[in-house]
Amino acid sequence: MIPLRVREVGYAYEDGPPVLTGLSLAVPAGRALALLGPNGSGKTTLLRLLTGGLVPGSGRVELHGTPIRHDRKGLAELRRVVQLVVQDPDDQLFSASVAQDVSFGPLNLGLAPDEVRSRVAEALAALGIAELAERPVHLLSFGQRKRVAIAGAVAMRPQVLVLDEPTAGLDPAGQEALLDTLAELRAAGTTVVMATHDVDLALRWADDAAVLADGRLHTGPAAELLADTTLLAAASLRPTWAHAVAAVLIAHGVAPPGTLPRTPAELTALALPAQPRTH
Ligand SMILES: Nc1ncnc2c1ncn2[C@@H]1O[C@H](COP(=O)(O)OP(=O)(O)OP(=O)(O)O)[C@@H](O)[C@H]1O
Repeated sequence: MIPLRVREVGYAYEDGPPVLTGLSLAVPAGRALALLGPNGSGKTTLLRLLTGGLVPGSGRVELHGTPIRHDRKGLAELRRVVQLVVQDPDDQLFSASVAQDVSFGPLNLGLAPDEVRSRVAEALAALGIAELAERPVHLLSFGQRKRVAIAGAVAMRPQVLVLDEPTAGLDPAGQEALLDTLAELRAAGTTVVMATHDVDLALRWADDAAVLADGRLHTGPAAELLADTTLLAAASLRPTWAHAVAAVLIAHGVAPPGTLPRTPAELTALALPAQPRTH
């Protein structure tokens, strides 16, 4: 099933040149999709089109096979299914306290107060910020505000969670906690789309990748697409260190050709193949 799909979408901001032209992308259910591309290539624009914040100039965006409507009712329906976490948390947070902010969406769904409370507690715990519940949002650090913004989307229990550079500004522990949270959401069936500049992260995390380069969207399995050094260069992205090391191991006959490690553990297994037991 394809919950979200863009078909031949084109977009230009007012008085500006076309940002996206004739792009198509399917977001299959339950998958993790990483969207990569250079600054200004249109990642945020594409995510805003996918989530109803922008109306395509041409083409269409479909939710469960039906073109999305950009009127109030259509967007309310879309928001029940699809949640966007924007790049800058300050564009998303506006309540006085953390708990108030995270409860805003579930309250808008008309859920009972007990249900709202349990969703908020669950989302805050998932993001590792339960202790911040009563803190004023404006006194939090950037990384903390970023986690609050993500918790707000998680509390909506969307089928599709769309994140615009969610790890930017998070410390390494925060990034790991976020990846753990996303893994739990995916295990529960949530589809996750993430824009990122971090090829290592995308390779480790994503099933599928979409790379904006030279005005085109290249799509495919993350492990294959992100091993394409020509494409990465066209998208101003650095090849992953794991692939660089794998290339050396392959060149020296240590690893078989075509080996694409995705994690440090997989790379270690290539470099140090299991030795036969001697006793
Ligand atoms: N509100 C806007 N009005 C006019 N032009 C805009 C607006 N938002 C973005 N643009 C332009 O559209 C193009 C694509 O921007 P977008 O933010 O989608 O790129 P991006 O790939 O997300 O970039 P980054 O990696 O820097 O976040 C850029 O040239 C940008 O200047």
